[in-house]
Amino acid sequence: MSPRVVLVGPPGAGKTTIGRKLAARLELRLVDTDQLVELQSGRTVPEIFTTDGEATFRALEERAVLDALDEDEAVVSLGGGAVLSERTRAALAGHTVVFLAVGMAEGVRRTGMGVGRPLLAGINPRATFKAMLDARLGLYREVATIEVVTDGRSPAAVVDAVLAAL
Ligand SMILES: Nc1ncnc2c1ncn2[C@@H]1O[C@H](COP(=O)(O)OP(=O)(O)OP(=O)(O)O)[C@@H](O)[C@H]1O
Ligand SMILES: O=C(O)C1=C[C@@H](O)[C@@H](O)[C@H](O)C1
Ligand SMILES: [Mg+2]
Repeated sequence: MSPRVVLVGPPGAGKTTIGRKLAARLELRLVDTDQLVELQSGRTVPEIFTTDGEATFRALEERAVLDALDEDEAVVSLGGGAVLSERTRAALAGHTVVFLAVGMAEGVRRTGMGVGRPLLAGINPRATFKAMLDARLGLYREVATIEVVTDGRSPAAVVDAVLAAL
């Protein structure tokens, strides 16, 4: 057995927001790997980035993703950069994976000034977001079995689109 659906996508795509609503509609639990990392390490994601750096966070995230993919009958939302790990991409094979896509303008708007998102907290979140999309778009598409565009759609409409695609 495995999670009913796994959500991937960049920061601001709505993995947590849509994951919560989708889980409620399907009467399943939501397992969010950012929250799992925080639970397992006893620290917040920004604290881990600040104290130990990104490599340490990615190692903790790999562990949390593998644990989340072991969960039955759950909706799983992955951290925005989880797909950077080749091990994680391999582990996603065979799962139902939804790529929640968001364009640069809307993604930057939704993530604001990057509060709570250490990688977007620099002086030019727009350029950072673009570099992130450039580096990751191919990886999201590589692991996804379904792609749902979220620009210009309310969270409720995105949930409906995901359910229709499932
Ligand atoms: N379809 C949508 N329309 C408008 N706003 C949205 C939509 N989806 C999410 N948002 C808003 O965008 C912000 C970011 O959403 P959320 O935290 O769910 O993204 P995320 O993909 O989990 O990001 P991260 O990778 O940083 O965890 C939130 O304020 C949320 O309310
Ligand atoms: O896009 C990313 O690399 C990240 C997204 C968030 O979900 C967190 O996992 C963290 O802030 C890093
Ligand atoms: Mg999230």
